[in-house]
Amino acid sequence: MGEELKEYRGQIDRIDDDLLRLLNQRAALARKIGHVKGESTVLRPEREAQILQRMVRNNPGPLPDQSITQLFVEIMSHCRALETQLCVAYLGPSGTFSQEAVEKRFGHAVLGKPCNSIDDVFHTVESGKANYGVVPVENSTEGAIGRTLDLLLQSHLKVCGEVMLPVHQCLISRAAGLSAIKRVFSHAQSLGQCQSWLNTHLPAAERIAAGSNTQAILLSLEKHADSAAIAGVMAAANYDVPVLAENIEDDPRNTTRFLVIGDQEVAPSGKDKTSLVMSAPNRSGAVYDLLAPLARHDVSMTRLESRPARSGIWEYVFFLDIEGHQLEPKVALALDELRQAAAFVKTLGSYPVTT
Ligand SMILES: C=C(O[C@@H]1C=C(C(=O)O)C=C[C@H]1O)C(=O)O
Repeated sequence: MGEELKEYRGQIDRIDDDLLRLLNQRAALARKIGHVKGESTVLRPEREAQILQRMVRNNPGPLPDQSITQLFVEIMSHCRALETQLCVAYLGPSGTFSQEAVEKRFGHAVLGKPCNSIDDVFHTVESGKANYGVVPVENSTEGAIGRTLDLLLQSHLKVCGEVMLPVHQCLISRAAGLSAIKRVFSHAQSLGQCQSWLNTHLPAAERIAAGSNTQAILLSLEKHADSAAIAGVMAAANYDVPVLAENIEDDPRNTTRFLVIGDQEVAPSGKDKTSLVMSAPNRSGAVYDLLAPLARHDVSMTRLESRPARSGIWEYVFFLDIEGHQLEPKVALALDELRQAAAFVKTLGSYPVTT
């Protein structure tokens, strides 16, 4: 037993020496690429997506694909940081799911900049105080985040990527137990994701919406004997508040999709999506006319969301996600025809698909 352990540990040490050498070789190359790229943009989402796809495709195991992805996200994060440290704005404070989304996409070698609101994330990136921003755009239980859609319509920023984050909620409190809890604080989205659980386990508790789940924790701690908050485990750990119930979201597949926004048009990766927003003229069959070019050119639509246009009552704009990059011929043709049929079309960006 002792000898066998020693032998395996010796093998691991030799592999770690190789990994150390290879990681530094990789980092040195990334730095050289940084010099070749010069002033141009450091982050190349299409290249990073291709690397991740290739590593997952070639992964022989036993490490699961998800672990390989996480490891390579971190490796690229640290290599990129040798070129330049990126600043990424997100809906704060720290401990929110938005921060988790930043880490999932950019790794840990970036500077996270917590902002007070989704508006603030857009302003921070628009004014150049951060290179990118990460904003929630839809949740699988609660639907679209309207404010993000409205701001995408107004902003000159482009969508440069998406992040899918499984969201698990916890009830956290310093109260003695569930029966002591009279009020539950959380962000309206999180309260919405846990409605059935709350109806069953805390039917009499008042539900109070807070600016963020982290703010909800702080509010709940002011009256800790009879208050609770709904938040993620990361936030609970940050504030050292006991978790009374885990995975209280009504749908265990509960996932929030975030968008990466920035002042950059992303090149094709081979597996991309394009987001756009458009409005239809106010006549019968207009929406059908908008969708026909997509069908004609065999472009699949993965999402269609309507939003009040704010230009007149009962007028709408439509947010679409379609498969493919806007530079791919069939997508470009469909978009050209769409521009002729629609009263207004704005391409929000093409970016690599993630799962
Ligand atoms: C090294 C580069 O810069 C960045 C770092 C990458 C990496 O570590 O592999 C990949 C793409 C870029 O985001 C590059 O452009 O190839």
